[in-house]
Amino acid sequence: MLRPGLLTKGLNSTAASLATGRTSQAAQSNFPRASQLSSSAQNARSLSSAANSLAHLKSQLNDPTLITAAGFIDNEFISTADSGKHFPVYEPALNIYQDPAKGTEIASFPDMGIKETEMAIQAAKKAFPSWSKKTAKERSTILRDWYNLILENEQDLAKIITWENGKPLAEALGEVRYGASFFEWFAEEAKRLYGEVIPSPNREQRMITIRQPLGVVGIITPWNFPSAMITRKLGAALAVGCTVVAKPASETPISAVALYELGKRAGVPKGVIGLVTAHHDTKAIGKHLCESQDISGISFTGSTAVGKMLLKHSADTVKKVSLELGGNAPFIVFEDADIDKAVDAAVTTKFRSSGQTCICVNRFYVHSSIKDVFGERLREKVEKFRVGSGMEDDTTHGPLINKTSVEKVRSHVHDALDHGAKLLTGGKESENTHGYFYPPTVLTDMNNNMRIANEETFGPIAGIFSFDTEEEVLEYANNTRVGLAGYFFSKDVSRCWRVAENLQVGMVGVNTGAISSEVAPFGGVKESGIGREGARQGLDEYTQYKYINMAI
Ligand SMILES: NC(=O)c1ccc[n+]([C@@H]2O[C@H](COP(=O)([O-])OP(=O)(O)OC[C@H]3O[C@@H](n4cnc5c(N)ncnc54)[C@H](O)[C@@H]3O)[C@@H](O)[C@H]2O)c1
Ligand SMILES: O=CCCC(=O)O
Repeated sequence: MLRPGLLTKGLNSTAASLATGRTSQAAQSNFPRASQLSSSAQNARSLSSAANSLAHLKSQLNDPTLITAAGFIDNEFISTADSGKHFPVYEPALNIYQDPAKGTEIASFPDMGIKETEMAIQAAKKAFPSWSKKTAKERSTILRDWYNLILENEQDLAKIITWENGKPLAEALGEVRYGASFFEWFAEEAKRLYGEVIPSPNREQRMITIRQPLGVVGIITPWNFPSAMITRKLGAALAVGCTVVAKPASETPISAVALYELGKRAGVPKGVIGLVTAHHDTKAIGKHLCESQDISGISFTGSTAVGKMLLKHSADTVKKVSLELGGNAPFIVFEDADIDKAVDAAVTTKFRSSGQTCICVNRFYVHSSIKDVFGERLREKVEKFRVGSGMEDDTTHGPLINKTSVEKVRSHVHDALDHGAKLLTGGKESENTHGYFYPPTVLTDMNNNMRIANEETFGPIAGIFSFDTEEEVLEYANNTRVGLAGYFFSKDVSRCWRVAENLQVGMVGVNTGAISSEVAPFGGVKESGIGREGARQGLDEYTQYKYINMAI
C-alpha cells in the first residue's frame, strides 16, 4: 500500500522548472507542432521509468499526496492486485504513436479482478445500513466538504486529467469544476428527496410513498471525462444513501484515485466508496457487478455495445440499470439561422475534447443556400486551432485517447473522401508524430452512404451534409438507432418548437451548442441509453419508491 505523505512539497521546485521548460518549447505551426513538442517533452519524460513515473507526476503537483497508484477498498488504498499484475497508463500526447509498445508510461496501476471486486462489494454492503440511515443532511455535509476539497485542489486535478486524457489544461479545469458541480448539486438535492401523500379514494386508509436507496450500486465510467463522469454518478448515489463500487476506465484511473483521496479526507465512511482499477479483467468485472445479488443497481457510461452487454448481464437479477451511451448528434443550420452564431457553436460543440464527447456533433446538416458560406467560416476557425500537448499554454486542442481512436477517425475520413466528400481543411497527418494526434478536419459534400452518416466518429471531424426542406432534414437527423443530443439554429419560433419536439434525442440545443449542466437532465433515447443523470431526475436512478398504505 502506498501511503500519502511519502513525498515532500520540496519537490515542487523541480516540478516548476520542468513545467517551465516544457512550456518554453512552444512551436509555431499548427498540426506538426504536436510532434515537436512531444519529442522535447518525451526526452524529459524518458528519464522516468515505469516504476518511478508516478513519482514524476507527483513532483508536478502542489499536493503530491493526492495520487497513489492504487485501487480503494474498505477505506484503504491497495496498490497490489491478486493477479500480481499492473497495467500501464500512458500520456496520449506523448506516446509514440507508431509503436505504442514503446510508449511512455506515466503510471502503473494494480490490475484487479473478481477477488478485489468482491471485496469492494462486501465492504460496500457492510457500509450500506449505516450510510443509508444517516440523515440527508449528514450525507449532504460530507458531499459538500468533498466539493470544497475538489475546488481547493482544482489545479492539480486538472493537470491529472490532462496527463492521462490529453485534453488542454483549461478544458480539464472546466471538467474539474463541472464534475464538482454534481457534488454541490446533489448535496443540496439530498435534502429534497420527497415522497408524496396520495389523496385516498376511501375514508379508511391513508396512502403515501417514500423513496429509498437501492443499496450497493456498481458504476463503470469512460476515459473521456475521467473526473466528471464519476462525480455525476457518485454524487447522486451517495446523496440518496447508496454505497458504491466503481471501476474507472483503465486509460484514466489517476483522476479517479485523486477524487477518492479527497473523498476520504472529506470523511466518507469506511466501505461506502470502493474503486477497482483493472484492465485485463474489465469484461469479467462488468459481468460480476451485473450478476451479483449484492449489487442492486448498475450505472454505466460508455459505448452502446458494452452498455447492451451489461443490460443483458443484469437481466437475471432484475437490476435497475442506468445507461449513458453513444450518440450521433445532428447539428442543423436552417436558412434563416444566424450563421456566425451557428459557426461559433459548431466549433465548440464539435471540437470540445477533440471531438471525444458523447454529445459532440457527428453530422452537420446545413441548408443548401448557406452550405458554402458555413463551410468556409468553419474552415477559417478550425485553421486557427493550436493542436498539441494539453500542457502547453496555447494549445486549443489535444490528442485523441489512443491508437484505435486515431485509426477510426482516419478510416472515417478516407471513407468519406472515397465516397465523394470534399476536404476543406485538415485530413493530412504528419509522419512520425508522437502522440495520438489527428488534425482537425472539415469535410463537405457529405452523403448518407458514408460511415459518418451512421456511426459516431468520436474525433475532430466536421462533415457537412446539405438539405432543402425541414421534413427532409428531420428524416435524415432521426435516421439513426441512437438519440443522445441534437442541435439546430433558426430564428423562426414556430420552427424552433416543431423541430425541438420532433428530433428523436434526449437533449436539444436550440441556437446553442452548450447544453451540459448539473441542473439539467442528461441522457438519451433509443440506443443512447436509459435514465438521466444530474438534475432532480438524477436521483431517480438510485432510488425506488415504497408505497405505504395505512389503515386508520
Ligand atoms: N451518454 C453519455 O453520457 C456518454 C458519456 C461519455 C461517453 N459516452 C460514450 O462512450 C463511448 C466512448 O467511451 P469508451 O470507449 O471508453 O467506451 P467503452 O464502452 O469501451 O468503455 C467504457 C467503460 O466500460 C469499460 N468496459 C469496456 N468493455 C467492457 C466490458 N466488456 N464489460 C464491462 N466494462 C467494459 C471500460 O473499461 C470503461 O471503464 C462513446 O460511444 C461515447 O459516446 C457516453
Ligand atoms: O461525454 C459525455 C459527457 C459530456 C457532458 O457531460 O457534457
